[in-house]
Amino acid sequence: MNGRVTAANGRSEGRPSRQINVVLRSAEPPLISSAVPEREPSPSPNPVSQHSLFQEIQKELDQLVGLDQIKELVFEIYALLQVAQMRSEAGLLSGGHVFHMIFKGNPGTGKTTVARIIAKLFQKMGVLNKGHLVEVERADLVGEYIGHTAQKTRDLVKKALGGILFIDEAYSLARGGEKDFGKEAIDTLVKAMEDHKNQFVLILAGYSDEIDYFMSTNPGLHSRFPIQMEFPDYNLDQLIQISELMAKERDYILMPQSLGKLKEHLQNEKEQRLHAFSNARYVRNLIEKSIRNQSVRLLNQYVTGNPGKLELMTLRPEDFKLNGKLQ
Ligand SMILES: Nc1ncnc2c1ncn2[C@@H]1O[C@H](COP(=O)(O)OP(=O)(O)OP(=O)(O)O)[C@@H](O)[C@H]1O
Repeated sequence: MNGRVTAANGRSEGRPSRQINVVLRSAEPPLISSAVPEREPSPSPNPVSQHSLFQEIQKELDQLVGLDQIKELVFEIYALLQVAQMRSEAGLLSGGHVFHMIFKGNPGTGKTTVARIIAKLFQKMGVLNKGHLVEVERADLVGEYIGHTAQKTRDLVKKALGGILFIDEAYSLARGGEKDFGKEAIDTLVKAMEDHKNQFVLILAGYSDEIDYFMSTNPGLHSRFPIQMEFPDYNLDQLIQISELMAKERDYILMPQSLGKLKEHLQNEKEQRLHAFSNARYVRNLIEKSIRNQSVRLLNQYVTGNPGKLELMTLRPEDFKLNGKLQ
């Protein structure tokens, strides 16, 4: 992966929004940053920009099926930042919050997607000045000789300054024990969290039990990650909703018979793969495969002339014939 840097997700359609009844204020001043004295008054508020800011974040959250607790937690962070600003304006202490997080969940449950939304929230609220996401895994951090790991890790932290460093399968850093270079990466990260306080947010992500094991083997780490989010597996109905959403985003529709076929297929895969079932990512791959199948079917079917608009949009049950394994 080598430290992929991605911008926040900017999809535009969504289901109805939850009503937020708080006073909305300016996005400009950094709220919780070591660079700003905690009692310094903020510039005058600009309710309009702040209002549209949260609407934008909320729109992105609303596009995600399920994840109710995660959505509540994101709102909690937003509320904290808003009130911190009001407190700062009232001359009260408002800083000192730690935002490093643990994301627990199986593959494809929305961890990276939510991390991007949070990065955007932090950027808009002035906590992080760039709001980008640097997504890494063990191989990006761990080197091949003494000192190499520390250098690689420091470089990635540097790249993440002003944004979020997202470490997928974080527990793999502890897999080789004391002698493994993974330990060097952990120590370097802990040091970076002190050296660059408030300049980046670290998110450790992975399977729930493995993250728990990882934290238990590093007792000093626990208190450094006060925010924990659990990403549950999607149930069958949610996977179907996600399928419809993904098809719609691509200008396709699913016939009722296609939905039936999809449901049956997803149920089997979920039962067979258990923890290895990659939830919404599996659905995305499935929809994309069916779109390829539909293209082949249409080309074979319409040797002369073109299919009509509805035909071009429709994914039929036969398009869900899957030869070969999807991930
Ligand atoms: N609740 C959801 N509603 C709609 N789409 C979703 C939802 N959750 C995830 N997706 C989509 O599924 C795909 C995979 O999601 P994402 O990469 O965020 O999962 P992840 O938990 O980070 O996976 P991994 O741990 O394997 O990296 C993305 O295309 C994302 O947009």
